[in-house]
Amino acid sequence: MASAVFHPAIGTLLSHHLHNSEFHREFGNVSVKSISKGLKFDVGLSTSRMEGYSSNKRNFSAVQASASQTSLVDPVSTPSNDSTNEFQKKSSEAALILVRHGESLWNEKNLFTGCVDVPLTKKGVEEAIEAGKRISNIPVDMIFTSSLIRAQMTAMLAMTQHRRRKVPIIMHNESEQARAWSQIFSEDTMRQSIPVITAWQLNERMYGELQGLNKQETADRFGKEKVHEWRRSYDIPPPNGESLEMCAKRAVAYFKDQIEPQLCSGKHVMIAAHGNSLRSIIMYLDKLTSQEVISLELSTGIPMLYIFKEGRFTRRGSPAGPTEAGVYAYTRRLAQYRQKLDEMLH
Ligand SMILES: O=C(O)[C@@H](CO)OP(=O)(O)O
Repeated sequence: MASAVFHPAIGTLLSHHLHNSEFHREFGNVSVKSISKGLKFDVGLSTSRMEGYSSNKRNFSAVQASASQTSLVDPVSTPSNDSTNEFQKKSSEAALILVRHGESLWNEKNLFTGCVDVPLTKKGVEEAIEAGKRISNIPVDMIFTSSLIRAQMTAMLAMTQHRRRKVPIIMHNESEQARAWSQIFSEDTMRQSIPVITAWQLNERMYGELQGLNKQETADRFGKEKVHEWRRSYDIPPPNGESLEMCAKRAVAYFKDQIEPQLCSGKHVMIAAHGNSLRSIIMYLDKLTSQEVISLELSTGIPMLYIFKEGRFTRRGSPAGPTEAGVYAYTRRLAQYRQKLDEMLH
C-alpha cells in the first residue's frame, strides 16, 4: 500500500503544492563549539513559540551531538570550513523526510492509541528497517521525533540502514545534569553523529476517551459515520480529545518554528511521527483544505520525501516499491549526492 493514499480528487494537487514559507526569518546556526568541558552542539532551536509548553522543549542549544550539514554534492565532507557553509547557503535545497512509525502493538490490536506510549510490533520493527532502506541514500543531518517510543524506535531502526553510517543520538535536555552528563569530547565523533530532537508537539493527536478502545467495537457502538468523523474530520474532536485542527495547532506550529528554520539553513531533516500529527503537517506542506485532508491516510513505516527550496516545499514522491530507485523523483542535487556517495563508499 502506498504511504499516502489520497482521494483521486486530491491526487493531482500533490505534485504542485508549493507554498511560501516564512523564509526570511533570522535563524540560529548549527555550530560545533569547543568548550572547556566538552564539545557542545548548538542545534539552534528557537524558543519563541515554546512559552507555556510543559515539558522537554527549552534550550536545545547546549546539547551534545553533531548536526554537521551534509552537502548534497559532497556527502562525506565535514561542514566546519567556511566554503562548505557558503556552498550550503547557495545550494539552499534541503531534503525533508516524513515517516509514520511502524506498526505498534495497538495498531495490531486495532485499538485507539493517541498519546498512549506503546512500542512497535515485530512487523513494525521490520517496517522501520524497510523504511530505512528506502531512504538510505538521502542525506539526513537532523532527526525530529515525537516523545513516543514508537516514533523513536522507527527513527533509530531506520537509521541503522543509512549508508552514511552516522550515529543518531538522542538529545537530553530535561535538566542541566542530563545535558552535562551526555557531552561528547571528540569533534570527529560529533561529526559522525546526528542529533535526534524529541518533541511532544509531534505526538499523535490525543484521542480522549477513545484511547484503549477497540476501533471496530467503537464503530459498532457509536456508528461508522460518527467514528469516521472522529477519526478523519478536521475540526470535530473525539470525546475529550483533540481534533486534527487542535493537533495541527501544536504540530504545525512546532514545524514552522523549529523545523523549517533548519531546512532554511540547508539541513536535511527526517521527522518520525504519527498518522495524525503528520496529516496535519502534510496538510500544511501540500496546502490541503479541511475537506481534502479527510481522505489523507498514511501507512505505517513508509517514508515520504519533500524538497525544500527557495521557501517552497515540493513533494518528490513516496516509495511504493521495495527500494527507493524509481520511486523518489530525485532532484539533480540529490542525484549528484547519490552518485558521490556511491563513489566514496564503494
Ligand atoms: O489510534 C491512533 O492513535 C490513530 C493512529 O493509529 O488511529 P487513527 O487511524 O484512527 O487516527
